[in-house]
Amino acid sequence: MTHAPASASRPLTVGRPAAPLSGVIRVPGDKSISHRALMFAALARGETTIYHLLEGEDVLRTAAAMRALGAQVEQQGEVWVVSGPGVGQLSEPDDVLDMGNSGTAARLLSGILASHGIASVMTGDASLRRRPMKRVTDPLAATGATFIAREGGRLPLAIRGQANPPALDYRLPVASAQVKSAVLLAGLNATGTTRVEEPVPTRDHTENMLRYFGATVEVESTPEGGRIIRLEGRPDLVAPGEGLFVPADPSSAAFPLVAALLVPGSAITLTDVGLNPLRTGLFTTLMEMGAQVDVVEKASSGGELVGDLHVRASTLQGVEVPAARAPSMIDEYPVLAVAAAHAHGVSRFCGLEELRVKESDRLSATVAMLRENGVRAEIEGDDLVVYGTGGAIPGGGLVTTHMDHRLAMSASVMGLVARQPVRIDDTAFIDTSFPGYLALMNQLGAGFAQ
Ligand SMILES: O=C(O)C1=C[C@@H](OP(=O)(O)O)[C@@H](O)[C@H](O)C1
Ligand SMILES: C=C(OP(=O)(O)O)C(=O)O
Repeated sequence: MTHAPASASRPLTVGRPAAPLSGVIRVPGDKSISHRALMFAALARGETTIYHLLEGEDVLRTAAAMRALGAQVEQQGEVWVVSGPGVGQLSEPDDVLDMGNSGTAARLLSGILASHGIASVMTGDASLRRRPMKRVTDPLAATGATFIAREGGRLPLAIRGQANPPALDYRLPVASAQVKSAVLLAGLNATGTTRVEEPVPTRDHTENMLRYFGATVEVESTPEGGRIIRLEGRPDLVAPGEGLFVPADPSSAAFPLVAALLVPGSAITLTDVGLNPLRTGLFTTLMEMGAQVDVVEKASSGGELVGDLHVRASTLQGVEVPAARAPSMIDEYPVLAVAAAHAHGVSRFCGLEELRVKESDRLSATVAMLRENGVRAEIEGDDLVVYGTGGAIPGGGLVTTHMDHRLAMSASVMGLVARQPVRIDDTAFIDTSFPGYLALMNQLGAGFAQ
């Protein structure tokens, strides 16, 4: 793979829609689950059929990487079919693995590459090359794998993996599902039990899906409110006969959800949304703010709860969100900040230090997005404070998105309710997680120029 040139920027100006939002949509498949589906299917015996895989750029990078490591990954009409080569059997890639904009792809793959006796080099786009990798290379180095990274542990990163890694015992210093997953993935090729302790529970898609493929994963809650995860090494991972269904991504659903809450008179339904309780912090928070959202749970699939959300425009009040809730809504703060800017009263979101190391420094970029559009917002320590305008966001500003899809989509939601149109410097990165966003929102009546 060669390093892809940065895509041409796509600016957008968003104003109020002509009518309330209405309709029924299914947002694309969950990004976290899609990455894992491709990786785990490549490490399993047999052929896995994946339904509703997210075909966003981040996930396509994982697909390309798994192919470069010897897996067969094919798109067959609506489904994706993946087979082999199995744990311990990956082949050395003959070129650099380019993970594009995706932190999840780079971090999780590090765990796989470190636990195979192969040499590899990973890189990414300008955003990903700024993001910290030591959080995964530090624990993985204890397997005997060696890493050479740029200053500060940044990509590009060269890895000499360990063919027979020992099982790790690691306590996460940060609440990160990516770090947890990297350690667990290295544990797949280890003899013995890998143990990971997390101070605060983070999304558990890795644990759920590994079980679905046949691994033994035990989870214990700690008295301090954290979790201990134990994975038995060298499991016989088997492609699930019934295939793997990827729920609609709750982090993507967040944008039409907030848009429908804010645009007066709106009523929409979002179908098949993933309702894993470690992902639904935004829904809880919006309901505390007064959002009218009816959640209708359906059957779970692949160990993940799924349901439909019926959303009606609502008058929202400011809220305080505790730090302990942050992992369950870590990617949703920029759009929550837009909801808080529209709400009545002040909101405080606590403990957001992790937002500084996302695709952009999302804490500063979110504040800049709000201030540029006439909304008062402050960073106090690691907290974000937003002063609600009571339905009167002035707008009229230019939002700089810093290669960050979530900022672009959040700014577009703000444009739908601001008094003056909101300009967005670049919407191209939306394709990393939500391809077809503008068109799908237009099905609801957003009226975005395309
Ligand atoms: O494991 C995952 O799939 C993810 C974990 C989160 O990152 P951290 O692990 O850095 O919190 C989240 O922000 C990211 O979008 C997806
Ligand atoms: C942080 C995100 O993703 P990643 O870490 O995979 O780049 C995100 O999608 O908001």
